[in-house]
Amino acid sequence: MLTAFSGGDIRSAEAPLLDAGQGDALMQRAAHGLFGVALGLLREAGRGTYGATAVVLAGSGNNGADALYAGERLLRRGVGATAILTGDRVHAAALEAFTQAGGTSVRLADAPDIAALAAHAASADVLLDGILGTGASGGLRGPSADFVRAFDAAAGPRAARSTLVVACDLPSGIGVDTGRVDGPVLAADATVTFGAAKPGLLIGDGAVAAGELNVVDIGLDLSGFPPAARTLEGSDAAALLRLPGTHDQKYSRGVLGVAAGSARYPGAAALAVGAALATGVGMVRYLGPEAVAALVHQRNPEVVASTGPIAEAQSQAWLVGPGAVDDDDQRLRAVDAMASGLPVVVDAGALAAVPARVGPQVVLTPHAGELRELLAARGVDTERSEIEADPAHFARQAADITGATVLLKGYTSVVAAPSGALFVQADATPWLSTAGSGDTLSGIIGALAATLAEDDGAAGRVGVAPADLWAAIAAAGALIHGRAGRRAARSGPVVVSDLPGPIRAVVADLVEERRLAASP
Ligand SMILES: NC(=O)C1=CN([C@@H]2O[C@H](COP(=O)(O)OP(=O)(O)OC[C@H]3O[C@@H](n4cnc5c(N)ncnc54)[C@H](OP(=O)(O)O)[C@@H]3O)[C@@H](O)[C@H]2O)[C@@H](O)CC1
Ligand SMILES: [K+]
Repeated sequence: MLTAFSGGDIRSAEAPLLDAGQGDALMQRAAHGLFGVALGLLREAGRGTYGATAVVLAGSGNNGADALYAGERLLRRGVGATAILTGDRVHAAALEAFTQAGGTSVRLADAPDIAALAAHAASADVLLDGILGTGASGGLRGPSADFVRAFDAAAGPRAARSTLVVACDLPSGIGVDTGRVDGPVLAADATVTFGAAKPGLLIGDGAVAAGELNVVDIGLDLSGFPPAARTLEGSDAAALLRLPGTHDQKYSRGVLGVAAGSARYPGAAALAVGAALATGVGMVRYLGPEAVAALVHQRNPEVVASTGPIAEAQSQAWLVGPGAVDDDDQRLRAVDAMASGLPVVVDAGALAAVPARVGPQVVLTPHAGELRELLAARGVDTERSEIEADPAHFARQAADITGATVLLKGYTSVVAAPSGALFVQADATPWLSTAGSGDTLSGIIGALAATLAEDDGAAGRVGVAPADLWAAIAAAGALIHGRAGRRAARSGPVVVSDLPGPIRAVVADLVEERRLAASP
């Protein structure tokens, strides 16, 4: 599990070490980690060190100092380096060390032509971004902002540019705790972050700007601080799965009831059911119109179908809403499922039926537009673009107001538990942005919920508080869905109705990972 701590908590964890006079040692560890990643990237790109060039962007704080000390190390390896001092102050000792090692420096404020300086930076092999770290407030401003815009114009987009950009602690311009990007940001190929990840490196636009994330241990003790965000890794999802045992039968493995699809959108039911079966579940019961059931049966004849109400169909968990539009019976089933006290995954058409208060076992899976409507119905008016800019804030707000677990879908999916716990998954591929994708995600989460609903050991296996189990289940669903999408995309554009195959393959890999972890 990757655990992120807020910028404020990281600074608090640093405080006792700074008081003990270890500030310089911390900074040298940070600089060494940054240097190591930059060197590795240069080597990977086949550029070596002698004859290579580096530009260090050094702001007025300690972030700039880290970057200058990393630049000093590059200079000592034979890299030619220039520092651009972006603030009106600079860490004197770090600049002195950089200069002593042969580096030259220029003050951004004194540069007659920012565009020419940016073009120089864009011709370097590697750029270390030490403009801003955890001391950042708001987006980049002033000459730093102008420089980043000019650099982007000169270097081109990240995928096409030749300069490797390595962010020191975080890409300058992202919100440390939110990932929010207001204004220009220096999108990195890699980010080297110190002590622990910060939430902004995992969430939304900040995660996109961070590129490949490297966490460098600088000796901070964060054990007394609450995680600000967590990301499940494969081993966590593997540990969470409930594997069938020799005494299991279809009912004990977990039955998922699905009230999805309608005359208008019959396909959503088939997609959700197919994904649920591929994730592994004892049985799927389908409730809905006969014509939709017939479509479900075409692909999955093992599904038990009925046109009855929730009360007549026993299950361990429910999935309600995919494709369920303008259908009063499906709406009633959604209401009854949420009143049952059982775990319920609530998607699409059923989101409008969420009552004032539910429990964390109710997992809402809106996209940003649906979350906007959900919040508006509760008196919170905002724009879809605002939600996309700060997804964790709004997912948390919805979890807080409703009491539900809220998975906000996006390039990074954010899961907020009503306890305040936050999970962020960045497993998806843009190829998954296609119609029906959300139906398959809800099917996967539904299957996990049904199989884990009566598994008392599940929260312990994945290392979360029992109250946060549903959030961990939703996060694991996002992980499986994202990995399945990536696997599918290897052989061409993702066709959602073909996703059950890759889902099964991803689950098989997780089961194997679990087996290997268990073997001595
Ligand atoms: N503490 C430690 O021992 C260790 C810390 N470490 C490192 O220190 C980093 C934190 O350093 P920090 O606290 O000095 O803050 P940092 O982010 O460098 O600069 C803040 C300055 O930037 C400015 N500024 C602010 N907002 C701005 C904006 N939007 N746009 C433009 N400018 C803006 C503002 O300056 P002003 O404008 O007020 O002159 C402010 O003072 C941390 O990320 C890690 O890298 C590691 O070495 C390990 C040991
Ligand atoms: K930075």
